[in-house]
Amino acid sequence: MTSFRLALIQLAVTASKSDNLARATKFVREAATNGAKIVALPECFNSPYGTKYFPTYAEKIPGQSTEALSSAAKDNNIFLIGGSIPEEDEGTLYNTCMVFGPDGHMLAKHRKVHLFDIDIPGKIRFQESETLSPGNSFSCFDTADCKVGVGICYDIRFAELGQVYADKGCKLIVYPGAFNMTTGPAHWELLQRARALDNQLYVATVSPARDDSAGYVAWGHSTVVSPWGDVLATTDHQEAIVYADIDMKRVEEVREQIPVRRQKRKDLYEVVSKG
Ligand SMILES: NC(=O)CC(=O)C(=O)O
Repeated sequence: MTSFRLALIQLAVTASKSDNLARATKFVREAATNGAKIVALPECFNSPYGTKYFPTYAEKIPGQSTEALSSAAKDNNIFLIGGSIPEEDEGTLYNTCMVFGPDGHMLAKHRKVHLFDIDIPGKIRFQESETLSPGNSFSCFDTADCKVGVGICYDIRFAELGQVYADKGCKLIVYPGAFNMTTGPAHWELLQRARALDNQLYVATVSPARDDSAGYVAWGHSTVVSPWGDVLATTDHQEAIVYADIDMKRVEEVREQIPVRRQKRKDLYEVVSKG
């Protein structure tokens, strides 16, 4: 089989972790019932997004969220990309995405590699490094259809990470993310289309739904982009499930038609993976 259905759950995240887990579980079931084989949740799906919240909501892996995600993957016989949660490990906090296979086993644990430290005067200042530490590894997993790479939000700004995943054989990269009302309209779709075109693969981003009363207001617009750079499926900012049928043949077609991956001048430049 070369095609499968991908579902992105643009969850309305609240301050109640148990409510977030219950609602995520319900939407995962709905997506699987509608034929999705890979389902993804947003960044910080079980906690509000903000440095002051991370220590309070952080949990160990395995823990409450691990168990809920593992059961949701197994009960619905799907691959589940579990957005991200604030993780605590030996006193250090990370922004971490867990991926589970259809048997409920954890296949990957991606700790956000690039921390979101920005300062746009008069608009937004956010310093994840006030409470979080970065991860130090790449995270891919295999399905029957393709290898999938995982990044979290700010990771999408780093073209090299996308290229490393493409070089490792990934044909889909999924970025749970939560861009905001300044960078979202300016860069969210542009970056996604850029990473898809750079590497001639599918790219998906999964945001929380927008909550205008939150300290950090997410842009929403969870989206799937094709290897040609087309937006295949998207939504606005409300809670929603975005579905896209992913055809692996399209990756090969585009790579054959415009063979930039074979035409790189490795005698002049190269991206080297150290992980
Ligand atoms: N929240 C993020 O990690 C990234 C983001 O909002 C941006 O890059 O813009």
